Amino acid sequence: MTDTSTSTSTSTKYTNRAIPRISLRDFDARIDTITASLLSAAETSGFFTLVDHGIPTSAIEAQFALSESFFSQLDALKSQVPFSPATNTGWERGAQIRPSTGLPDQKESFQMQHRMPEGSWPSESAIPGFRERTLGFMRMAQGVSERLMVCFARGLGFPDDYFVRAHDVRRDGAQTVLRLLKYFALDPETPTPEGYHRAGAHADWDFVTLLFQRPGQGGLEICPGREAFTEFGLGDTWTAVEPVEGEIVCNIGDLLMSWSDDRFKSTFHRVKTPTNPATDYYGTRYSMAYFNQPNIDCEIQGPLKKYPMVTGSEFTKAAMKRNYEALQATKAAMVDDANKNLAVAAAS
Ligand SMILES: O=C(O)CCC(=O)C(=O)O
Ligand SMILES: [Fe+2]
Repeated sequence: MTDTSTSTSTSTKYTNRAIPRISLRDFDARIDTITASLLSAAETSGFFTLVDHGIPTSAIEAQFALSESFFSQLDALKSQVPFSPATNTGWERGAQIRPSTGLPDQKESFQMQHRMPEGSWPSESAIPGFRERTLGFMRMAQGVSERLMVCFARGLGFPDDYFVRAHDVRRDGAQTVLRLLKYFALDPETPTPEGYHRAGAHADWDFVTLLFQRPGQGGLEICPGREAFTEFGLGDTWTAVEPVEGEIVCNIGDLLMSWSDDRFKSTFHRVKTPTNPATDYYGTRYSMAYFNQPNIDCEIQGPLKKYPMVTGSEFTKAAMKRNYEALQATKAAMVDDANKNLAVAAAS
């Protein structure tokens, strides 16, 4: 499938890659087999999907229904729980700008930690049960994440509970979040405006991300190979990851890449901007991402000590700084381009 649309300046190349599908059935009895499959996926594409993970499909759909209730509230209510960079929680719309595009993702999101002050949650009267049910869902996602952490610890020669202790969501200084996402519907009859992005290409900063998609609401695409880093994945070869009911799509983040001395790959991915009515999904798209972030005081260093030891809070700060600097560079290049175009226009 090649996107020949004219409404985006880069034409996208696609290739079919098999995304490993890993079953967590009989986890304790099959842990060696599961570990081998996870390590192989982590060392190659950095992406895999999980089945038999123990989170019922009905629980995933119930959480999507809560997400829809949240986003359908009036802005006046959502803005009572605004995004706070200090805690990395809350509601925002059209605010996240990826260094790959220099322009905001066209979406809204609501991000939550396991432990947040009362006022950070939508009120009980606005969405009854939201807080308790969402926390229940987050505990299930944490349970799945911890099983992956045990396998990755074994693969790297650390004690089984090594990564689990570094991502303890019951402690002060936990940074793990669940992000509910809503991408806006577009009109297939109207060409998608230049510069419109659902989610620009990026790699995640976290340890491992668990992504829940809704069947029929596709758009996630991956671009394995860290060589894509120089261009933030632009112009490279992409593979669509179709949503399948009940499956969890997982990707390695920059933290686990660094903690494994670059053995495990943090892969570029994006949510495709619909440009081709014959192939792309134009409707409202909901997804949910569970980002496993390190406790602020944990110490991060791979077994080969390729990188200096940093704490969880230092790692997050450095990731934010790198992102900010890359974004400034993109914006400066965009201004440069605009000025060059103006000069060309003036001279002609
Ligand atoms: O919505 C999606 O499918 C992907 C979201 C994502 O990659 C992110 O928020 O980091
Ligand atoms: Fe992501």
